[in-house]
Amino acid sequence: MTEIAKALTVAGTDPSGGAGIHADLKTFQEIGVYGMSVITSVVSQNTLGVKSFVDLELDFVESQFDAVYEDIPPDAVKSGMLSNPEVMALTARKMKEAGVANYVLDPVMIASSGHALISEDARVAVAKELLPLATVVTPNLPEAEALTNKTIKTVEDMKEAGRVLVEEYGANAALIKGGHYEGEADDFLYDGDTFEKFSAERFDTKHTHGSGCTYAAVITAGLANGKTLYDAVKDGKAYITAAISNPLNIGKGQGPTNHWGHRWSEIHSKEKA
Ligand SMILES: Nc1ncnc2c1ncn2[C@@H]1O[C@H](COP(=O)(O)OP(=O)(O)OP(=O)(O)O)[C@@H](O)[C@H]1O
Ligand SMILES: Cc1ncc(CO)c(N)n1
Repeated sequence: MTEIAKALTVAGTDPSGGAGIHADLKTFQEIGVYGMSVITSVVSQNTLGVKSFVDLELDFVESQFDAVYEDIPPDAVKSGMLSNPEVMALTARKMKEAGVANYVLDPVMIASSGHALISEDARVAVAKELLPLATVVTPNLPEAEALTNKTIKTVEDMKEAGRVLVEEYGANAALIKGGHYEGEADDFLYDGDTFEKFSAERFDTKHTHGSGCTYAAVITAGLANGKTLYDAVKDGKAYITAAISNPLNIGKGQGPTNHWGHRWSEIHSKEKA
């Protein structure tokens, strides 16, 4: 019998389906990995922005972790929206208790629409509690700036942020994403030893809602499947590039990425046949 890899996402929701838990589960499914979720916050949002959110009680978040772990231990875990220091500390404790081997930390701070998804004091908590546990941390440029307290203007600055996150804060590796940079969409992975660049052409599109969640989720699914970090990021970059370059044109604002963009031409050639 085929052994199916399992992945868990610890994150907030998006009723409009493009980011957070929803993006993660769609992505796990696309990769053929069994997806599970622990919901931290219920968010009222869509492609136009975030209206409000409610953080679930800590005991209830913990109960969800226990429900997953006592039954179906995951091969890899991803965390996204952890809106306050308490839920970060809880997540760190549950990771340690479970001895999670593959942990992708997406340090979500601000939605693509510009709305803050975590409190100010939670930033420091990310650094202290979660970074030393991370197989890889995946900040975009504003998140990398907030975590390192440094301004990022050049590729050298991006690399320096990667160095700080690994060498000073203790992450195993850092993937600094260039979605918010100008020019090509280049991301830099630093594993404490070498820098690897993952490049893609920048597409002229506003449909990138949930791109960071989706990218981190596909990397998590790759690790759950036993890939090396390098291969998980390489395949993840191809997946997110296909998701951005085949837009669904859904929503009145910044629309979702296309979670099945990687097989879009196959779907459409079947429609024509
Ligand atoms: N217009 C674009 N064309 C091609 N690739 C892009 C574009 N925008 C972002 N990317 C890529 O998408 C991935 C996600 O990066 P990004 O920096 O946008 O994440 P993010 O800001 O955390 O996303 P979000 O907050 O919208 O979920 C990266 O690989 C980045 O290079
Ligand atoms: C729940 C959630 N997590 C992350 C993001 C960032 O894209 C978002 N918009 N919503």
